[in-house]
Amino acid sequence: MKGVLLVNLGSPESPTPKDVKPYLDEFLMDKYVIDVPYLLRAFLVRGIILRKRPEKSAEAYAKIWTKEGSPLIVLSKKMHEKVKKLVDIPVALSMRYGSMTILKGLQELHDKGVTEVMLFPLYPQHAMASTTTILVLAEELRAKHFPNMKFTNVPAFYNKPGYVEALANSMKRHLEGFEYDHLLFSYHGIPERHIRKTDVTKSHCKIDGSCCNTPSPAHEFCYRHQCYETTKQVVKLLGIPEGKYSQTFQSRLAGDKWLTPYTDVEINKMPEKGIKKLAVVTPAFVADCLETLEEIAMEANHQFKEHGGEEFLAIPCMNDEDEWCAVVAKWIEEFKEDKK
Ligand SMILES: C=CC1=C(C)c2cc3[nH]c(cc4nc(cc5[nH]c(cc1n2)c(C)c5CCC(=O)O)C(CCC(=O)O)=C4C)c(C)c3C=C
Ligand SMILES: [Fe+2]
Ligand SMILES: [Fe+2]
Repeated sequence: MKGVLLVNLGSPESPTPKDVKPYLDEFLMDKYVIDVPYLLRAFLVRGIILRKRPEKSAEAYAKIWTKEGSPLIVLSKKMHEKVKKLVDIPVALSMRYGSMTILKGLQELHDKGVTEVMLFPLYPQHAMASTTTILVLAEELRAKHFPNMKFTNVPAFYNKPGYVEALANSMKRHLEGFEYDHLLFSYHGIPERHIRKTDVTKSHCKIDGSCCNTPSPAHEFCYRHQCYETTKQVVKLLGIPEGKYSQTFQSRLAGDKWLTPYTDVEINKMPEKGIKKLAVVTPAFVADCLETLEEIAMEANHQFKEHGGEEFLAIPCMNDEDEWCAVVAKWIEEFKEDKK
């Protein structure tokens, strides 16, 4: 029998330093997230980052936490519930980090008699820190615990018409009545080194102005190319003219050079360029989370106004919107019907 495992990132158990610390430890000790040799990673994470960050992150999580829990988990569960009702094969939900483990998700499917799993990382654009780490761990667990299971991995869907149309329609609804001066596409950042590492040609990605617009097999795994492509297709569908939108990368950690331009730096410069009404969309996330609700809707909003901006609209992620759930259900149906 066929089944589906949806996988997102995960959240701490509570917005307290006691629970944020082990969550960050699991997350940042992942070799696909901080991709340096183990001893250096342990020194950076346990010797430096985890000394102060759990307190700071817990404060940020506390600002967005709901009665039901972390928004990322609550919203992913809502989406999962809706999708389950639209299809007639088992669908489980896991998180890469934290208590809703991939092992539990696979076990749930196994117990229902599933032998062929559609492994579905809930990230529109491919990155080793988000997608690869899920695929690698799931494969390790499969080999160890479920050797007879077969996986079909869902590739990045950054340019799939269903995703792009659902995103554009969702944005249109949220932008109704908001006469913005500028629309910013803010994607989660990654270190530039990750782009070079995932370049299958080993020579294409120069991270300059042009490589992401020059066709190449490298783009199958190039996060930067895929972000530009999502933006390009959405603005085309919405008919947004050149100059009225731009693209940036958010959420960087200190140390490495991350993809530029940086969201916070660009937003703070906008009011002096005459942008007083700003809308921000975050298409690297399908569910609202710390990075959209605190970093953008609260912090960037505040900074924009401190620098002279007047109105700020953080466009919500698609979460459990009907159109998005229907798209996911359609892809599941296609997998179910696929006789290969
Ligand atoms: C080296 C560090 C990080 C990389 C690389 C990275 C890539 C990456 N992350 C997401 C999605 C999410 N990240 C979230 C939170 C978050 N991300 C990092 C670090 C890296 N992410 C940290 C330390 C945190 C925790 C919060 C903090 O302390 O600032 C979240 C939100 C989780 C939540 O509970 O709400 C998401 C989602 C992607 C898609 C990605 C690569 C493209
Ligand atoms: Fe992240
Ligand atoms: Fe590129």
